[in-house]
Amino acid sequence: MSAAEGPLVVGVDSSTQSTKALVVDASTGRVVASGQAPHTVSSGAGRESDPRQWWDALCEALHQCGEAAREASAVSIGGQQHGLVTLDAQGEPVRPALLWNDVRSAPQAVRLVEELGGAKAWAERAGSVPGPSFTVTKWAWLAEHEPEAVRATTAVRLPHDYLTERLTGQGTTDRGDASGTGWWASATEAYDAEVLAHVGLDPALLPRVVRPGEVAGTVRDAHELPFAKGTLVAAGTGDNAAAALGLGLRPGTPVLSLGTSGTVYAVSRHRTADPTGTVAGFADAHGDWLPLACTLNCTQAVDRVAALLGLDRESVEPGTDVTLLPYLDGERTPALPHASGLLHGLRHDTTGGQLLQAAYDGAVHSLLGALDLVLDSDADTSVPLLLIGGGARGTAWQQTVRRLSGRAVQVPEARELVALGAAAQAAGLLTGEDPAAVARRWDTTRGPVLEAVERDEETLTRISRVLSDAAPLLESGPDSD
Ligand SMILES: Nc1ncnc2c1ncn2[C@@H]1O[C@H](COP(=O)(O)OP(=O)(O)O)[C@@H](O)[C@H]1O
Ligand SMILES: O=C(CO)[C@@H](O)[C@H](O)COP(=O)(O)O
Repeated sequence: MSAAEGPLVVGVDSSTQSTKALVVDASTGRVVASGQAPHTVSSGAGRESDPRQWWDALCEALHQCGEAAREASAVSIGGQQHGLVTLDAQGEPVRPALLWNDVRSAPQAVRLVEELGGAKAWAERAGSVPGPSFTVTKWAWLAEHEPEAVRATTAVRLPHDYLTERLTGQGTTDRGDASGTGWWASATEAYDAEVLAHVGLDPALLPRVVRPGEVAGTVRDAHELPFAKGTLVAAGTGDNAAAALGLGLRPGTPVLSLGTSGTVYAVSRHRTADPTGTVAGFADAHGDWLPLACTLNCTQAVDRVAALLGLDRESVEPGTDVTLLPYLDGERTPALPHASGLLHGLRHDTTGGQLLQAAYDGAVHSLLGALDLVLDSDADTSVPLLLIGGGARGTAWQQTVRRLSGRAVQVPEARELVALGAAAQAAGLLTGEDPAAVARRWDTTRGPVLEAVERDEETLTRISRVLSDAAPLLESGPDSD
């Protein structure tokens, strides 16, 4: 029916805005069927989603895949990182999940860093200095603001763990997603008993960390999905680690992902520990490391500016001295959780299109500032930057990254690299191959290369200067006295 050459596998990307599911031919990498269903995220002070809607969206996305999904021999779930999912004794969410872009735990993050030896000590033990995105700070926030929710919690999960557990009935996670919690020590590759004790979280509430290449479980009976009982379920991982697998990434090739979050990362053979907190020293899903910097304001912030101006997202115009720092949700890179958007340099002759271009420039500036930090020092700068995520389809995004990076930019034709990476992980279970090698065999990076142009240093310098001059405004935020 699917005319596939090999067995079929399913890869899922349960990210911030939606769930995407792909049914993939494990032999060729051909996408046989796909589906997508949206999520809702709360607005206002926090950012929360009900985990049950991720399951409903998964069912809907798989339903759209039709009969092909029924033939799958293995499945894997990639998911948005860091989110705190709290479950009760019946496995039901105690409350909505606190998401990666919820900055309410900024005070708890500052306190945790101070209380456990400072930024350098944290970077050395956990690989990262935990900011408000990290799960440990969210747990500390919950303990302080909703102690009754903490008391009702009998299991703590990440978004991809929650979905995997609903498939298998077993609480599992993987090293990639565990490394974004703050309670998994990259130094020992195990849960950190001291951090857990400090925040009052019983390790028995945490999932088992499945090793790369190990099976997480099999699909259990009695669920609404098309899979047969006994279908293999891979460990899954966080969305950025899944995309790294999906690209078959090797050290030295940087990736810039333009989605709800903006991320810049590379694979490294070495464990990283950045005491400034700019780079998170994540583990990847493969046994290596994934140094990564992340912004809270990317495609949605720029789309919001376009909507405010009444413009299409591609209606940019060049030639502006306007600076727009699009920190509508506060910001993580740079670490300004209380910041709001800031506009500087507006003139009578500034056009709407120039303002929109300034929003793109502001969003990309933050990511490129971390590009050299995520690469090993001997990385070859002539290697094209891989541009992925929903924004990578936009010409304005492509040209802004090209101009501000001064690097060649490659845009893979494959749309859903997170779901493809999950599919490659599932295929690896069937064939015994390394999932990154599976993705390379599938030629997932194939796509046009935009040649390098001279880097627009003037714009980068201007944005950095405004950022530095506006520091007091950005640090305190609009709501302070
Ligand atoms: N053709 C396009 N051009 C530019 N941006 C796009 C295009 N299509 C989608 N997007 C952007 O992609 C974003 C979604 O990206 P995606 O990577 O799917 O997000 P996430 O994984 O965080 O849910 C949307 O916010 C939208 O702004
Ligand atoms: O917090 C991070 C990375 O540390 C984010 O990258 C989340 O993993 C959300 O991803 P998207 O939904 O934007 O893909």
